[in-house]
Amino acid sequence: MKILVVGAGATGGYFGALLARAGRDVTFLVRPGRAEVLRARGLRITGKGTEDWAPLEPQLVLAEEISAPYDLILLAVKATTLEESVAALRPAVGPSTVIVPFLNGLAHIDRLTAEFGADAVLGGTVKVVTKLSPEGDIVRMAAMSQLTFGEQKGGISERVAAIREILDVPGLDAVASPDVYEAMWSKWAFIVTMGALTCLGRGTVGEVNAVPGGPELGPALLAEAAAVAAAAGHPVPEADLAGSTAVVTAAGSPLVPSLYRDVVEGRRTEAEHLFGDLTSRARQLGVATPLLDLATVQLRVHERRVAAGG
Ligand SMILES: NC(=O)C1=CN([C@@H]2O[C@H](COP(=O)(O)OP(=O)(O)OC[C@H]3O[C@@H](n4cnc5c(N)ncnc54)[C@H](OP(=O)(O)O)[C@@H]3O)[C@@H](O)[C@H]2O)C=CC1
Ligand SMILES: CC(C)(CO)C(=O)C(=O)O
Repeated sequence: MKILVVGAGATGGYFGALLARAGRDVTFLVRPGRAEVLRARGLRITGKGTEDWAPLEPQLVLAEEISAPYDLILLAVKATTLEESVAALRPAVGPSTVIVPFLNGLAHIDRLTAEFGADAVLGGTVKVVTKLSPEGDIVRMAAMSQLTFGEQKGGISERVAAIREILDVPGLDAVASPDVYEAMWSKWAFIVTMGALTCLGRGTVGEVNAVPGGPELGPALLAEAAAVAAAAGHPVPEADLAGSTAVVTAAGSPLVPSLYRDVVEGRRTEAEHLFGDLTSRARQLGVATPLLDLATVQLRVHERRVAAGG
């Protein structure tokens, strides 16, 4: 099975490396700047549990070099470059290509479906904590390493079972889900909670929870997000709510989401994709989300400043 990983950043580089290390036929679709770094340094994964990993010489392709479709496309870009990525991967999508997106949120599923058809697009979500170092290496900061995917219409199809076999490599917990929308909504509720908690609190989860009123904020945010998910017909399972609550209330936790890192480092964020979309769905569904609305405004101010070059 020919696999194309679109984006060799924090998530694509990490999961792509796991697959390449296991001998899978993996090519990374990259832009010229990233190609240069990867050719010079190799694909290096550092951090938790990767101490003995040698740098890989990844197979790379630029958009204009794609000459034939791939069987499986793992889409690992941020929502901020979704449109450009859709255009770039068009020649890589054939009649039986399957796309598994890693993005948090949901709007990309509709966009990809509109472009490539419902049959080509699975739902997907990843649990991993990775970031890019200033040199362009991938730093793994926590032990989790899970990719959940499944048919948009639900159930476990033959092709989903076959993809799970291919993704079943050391270090990768590949989960074929019969209800991938539940998994995506659950992750979305978690990530907006994490994003709002750390961006409004201007600190790590542990820093927010160390001040009076801090420990109440995470559960209050999660309750808003979970209410939207439930109103949309995809209630977050109790076990996930308990797990997310434990993460967002953890004392001393150094965890921050990639959204927070983007804000602090002055980059564009996935604000509209994650917060704008969720709060707009909340309005349509008649769910009040005052805390998430506040975070949305704060992030929009950041976006406006970044767009203005400040
Ligand atoms: N990091 C994490 O721990 C987690 C992230 N996520 C989610 O996963 C998604 C991806 O995030 P993440 O991997 O962190 O993002 P990164 O910014 O680290 O990586 C994205 C990569 O995509 C590349 N890219 C962008 N557009 C294109 C294009 N048109 N063609 C080829 N390559 C392209 C960028 O390359 P270039 O160098 O050219 O800009 C960059 O290397 C996001 O939605 C995020 O919310 C989910 C769970 C955990
Ligand atoms: C919080 C985290 C790392 C959990 O997977 C995440 O999803 C992100 O940073 O986007």
